[in-house]
Amino acid sequence: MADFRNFINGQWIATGKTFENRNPADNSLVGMVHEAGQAEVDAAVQAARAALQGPWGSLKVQQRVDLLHAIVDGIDKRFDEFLEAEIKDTGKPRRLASHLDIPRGAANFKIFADLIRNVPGESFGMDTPDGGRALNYAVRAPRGVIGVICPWNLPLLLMTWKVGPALACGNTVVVKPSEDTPATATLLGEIMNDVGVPHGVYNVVHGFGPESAGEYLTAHPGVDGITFTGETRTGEAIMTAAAKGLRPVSLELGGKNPGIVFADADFDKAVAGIARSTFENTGQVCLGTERVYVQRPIFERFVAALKARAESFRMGDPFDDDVDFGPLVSLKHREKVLSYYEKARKEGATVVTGGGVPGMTGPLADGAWVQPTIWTGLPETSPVIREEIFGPCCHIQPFDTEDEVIRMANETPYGLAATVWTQDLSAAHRLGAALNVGLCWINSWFLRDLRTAFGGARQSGIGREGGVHSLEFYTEMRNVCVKL
Ligand SMILES: O=C(O)C(=O)/C=C/C=C/O
Repeated sequence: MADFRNFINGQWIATGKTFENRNPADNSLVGMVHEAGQAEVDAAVQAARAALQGPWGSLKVQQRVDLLHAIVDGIDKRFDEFLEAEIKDTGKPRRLASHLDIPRGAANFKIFADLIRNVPGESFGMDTPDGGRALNYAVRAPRGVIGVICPWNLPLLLMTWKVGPALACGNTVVVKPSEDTPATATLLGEIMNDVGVPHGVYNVVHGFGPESAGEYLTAHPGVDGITFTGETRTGEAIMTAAAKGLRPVSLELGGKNPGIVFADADFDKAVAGIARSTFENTGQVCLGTERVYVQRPIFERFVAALKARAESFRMGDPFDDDVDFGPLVSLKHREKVLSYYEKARKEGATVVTGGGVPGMTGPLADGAWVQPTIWTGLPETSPVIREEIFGPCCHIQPFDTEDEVIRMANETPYGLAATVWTQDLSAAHRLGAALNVGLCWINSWFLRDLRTAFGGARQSGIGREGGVHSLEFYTEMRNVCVKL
């Protein structure tokens, strides 16, 4: 039975209040999680503040780089433990977690270790009114104590996507993992101690949002900036809390991402690409597709091909390498997804495939399983097409012209990601310019160069992270002007 404690100032802190952590594949009890209260969150923030003023705050860049590389090595050495922890927490198939979640969990430290070693500074020489010269140069200082609130869909990946740059830039962090997925953030605390990251640099407090660790952390006056990935409504609440004391936020929020397939697309690649962007991680990827638009000449053929893909997935024990489709993260999330399956049925959608719960046997019968689902026939105004479901489902809508599909794709308050399939180079670039999103993939999806700007437009987020863009949130920039 696992015992997920808070990690504060390098110590494991139990509290008298615990909650269950269950494996979504079979609803078995994995362990108990110690909920952090106001006192534990305050202790974590104080520890993070003290670490800034301790040895961590005076480390040379190369020493920080060396520690980040040691963290990478630490994760790699305990790869199997991170893998097992992530699979038990999320139910995602081993074949996915072993190629995506854990490798990226380590890579997110490496990319920013490389960045702070090589990033150029900024300086400007100027003529001055007295006929002399002055030199301006920029100095980047750590922002301070960063509150990190991370989601349950890619727990290690999305947590280290924030902790990596935060530490690289000399900050300290207090991490609040999702209550559904406490394991890998907790395990990372062991790595931090093992490699010698000073106590208080990395802290983990477990709990929920309102009236729990999440709220206490975002409201804490000792937190200098808050980074969050999750639902837009929660992002609004965090931004409201951050306004007090004028703390900056970095938000990667919800989406209702379009997948657009033109008649001239490479058909098989488009089917494979949309199948991946719709169903990978059981549809629980913020960048995933839930609205598919297919040009009319290939509409029927595409629907049939995607149906065949959806019906080819192999569900089962996520630890089985043959399995390529896992459960949702929890029974609670399954209720949300099934409520949209019901909405679609009530609205008279054509259910091309799925629409319910698969007949799992043995212990898996108690897991949070749903069928991969495809609909057609709904109006664009349907909640199924307007609201984020965050499950393995999509609606396919035919379109005729480029202007029509751009209008439909942009008709959403969100603006996170899009995937476009066409072999017309000019059309591809026109779509890249016309789609109001932060991330547009052409003939691909979720290809990630960690140096690029990553983030959402409109209600999908604020700010960009990745490469030099992460410096904007994780450092304060100061201009020094020296009269020569
Ligand atoms: O690939 C990334 O860096 C990233 O942030 C992925 C986000 C996926 C959200 O569900």
